[in-house]
Amino acid sequence: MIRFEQVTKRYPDGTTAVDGLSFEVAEGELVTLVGPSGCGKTTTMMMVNRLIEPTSGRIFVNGEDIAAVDPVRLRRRIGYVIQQVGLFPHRTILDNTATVPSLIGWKKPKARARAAELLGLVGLDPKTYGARYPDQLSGGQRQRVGVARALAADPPVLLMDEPFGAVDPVVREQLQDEFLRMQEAVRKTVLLVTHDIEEAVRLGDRIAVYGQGRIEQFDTPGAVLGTPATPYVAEFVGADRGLKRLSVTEIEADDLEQPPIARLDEAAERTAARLNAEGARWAVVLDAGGDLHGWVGVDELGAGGAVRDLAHRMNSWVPVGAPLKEAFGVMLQHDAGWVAVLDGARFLGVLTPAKLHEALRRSVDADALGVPRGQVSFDSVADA
Ligand SMILES: Nc1ncnc2c1ncn2[C@@H]1O[C@H](COP(=O)(O)OP(=O)(O)OP(=O)(O)O)[C@@H](O)[C@H]1O
Repeated sequence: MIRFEQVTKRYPDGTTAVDGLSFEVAEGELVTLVGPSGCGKTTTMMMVNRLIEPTSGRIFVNGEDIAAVDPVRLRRRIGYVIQQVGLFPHRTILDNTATVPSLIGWKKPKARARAAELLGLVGLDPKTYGARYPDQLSGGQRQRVGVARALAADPPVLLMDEPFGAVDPVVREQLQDEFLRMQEAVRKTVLLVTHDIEEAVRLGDRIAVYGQGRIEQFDTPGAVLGTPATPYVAEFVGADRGLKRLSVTEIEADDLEQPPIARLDEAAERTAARLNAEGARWAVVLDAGGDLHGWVGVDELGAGGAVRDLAHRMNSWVPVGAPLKEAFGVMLQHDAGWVAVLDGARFLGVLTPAKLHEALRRSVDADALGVPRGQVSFDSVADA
């Protein structure tokens, strides 16, 4: 969808901002450009909508060499979100959002209806916020309007330059989550500039890690964190890249441990005998429908009666496919050595710290080998 071929930009003063850049962004893909200040990220992005012209090389959008496309026509197909949102102060939020549809000749009611729909999509009720002016919104809300406005004419391509940069970390994380949810629905081809590796990892399907005017590594978040291509990338992603990787590695069914299962209506004595025979200290307790109820310790089962009377409720669980970090968070929050993993309502197994470590190691190895994680054999954590 977006293709750079040997693109170089030299400014008149001799600064080479980008040097022989080649990469491709697939349709519906979100690529983050990350790197330190001055490495050429913004220059890269602004060449896509021809706010900056390359010195040499070619850029294609949807197969078309953009050098031959009228810039105004080009920009109608490309949404643009910048940090200093740039809303018109004397126009309402609804009219700000409707700017581009109005510019391209939509009738006012249609443009406004579209703007209202977009405001809803970014989490701003148009009834509450549509009639307000930009200075009556919080910074985070203004950022949302910026995103809604960029999407209003439904452009296939979205350029975002530090779109969540101007807000505090908590709001920033919310905006990132909302944006990801929205992107799931609208699937734009997105180039997003950030200097924050956490943001790049969180949002990107792939990440371009910039050195000075060049891409040092262009790969999935997992691969960048797991197998940095150069010492520069390793340094840039940080010594805690293993921890960051927890947030991009999904829990898979194969990662799980299968502890003994007890049913609520089972006699405690029977469960105890079973656990003792297996040498297990505890069992996961499921109800008659197979849904998670909680757990019970073997020592407690001596009291007799039914498992139902002795089991502890465990309401916390994580869905399969959630990041390992979420599972780790739940374990810490409950001071537990395991967390149940569900597929919908169905109990799949439990994740333990040892299994979590194993999953992380397997995903690092899988990225290094370029194979799916399931194909990496990994005997035990002790062998690692
Ligand atoms: N108009 C210009 N004239 C000369 N040099 C420029 C111009 N614009 C940018 N540069 C230089 O080009 C290099 C790349 O700048 P660019 O803005 O693309 O970097 P960046 O990675 O986006 O940085 P930041 O994260 O600080 O925004 C920098 O060295 C910058 O000083």
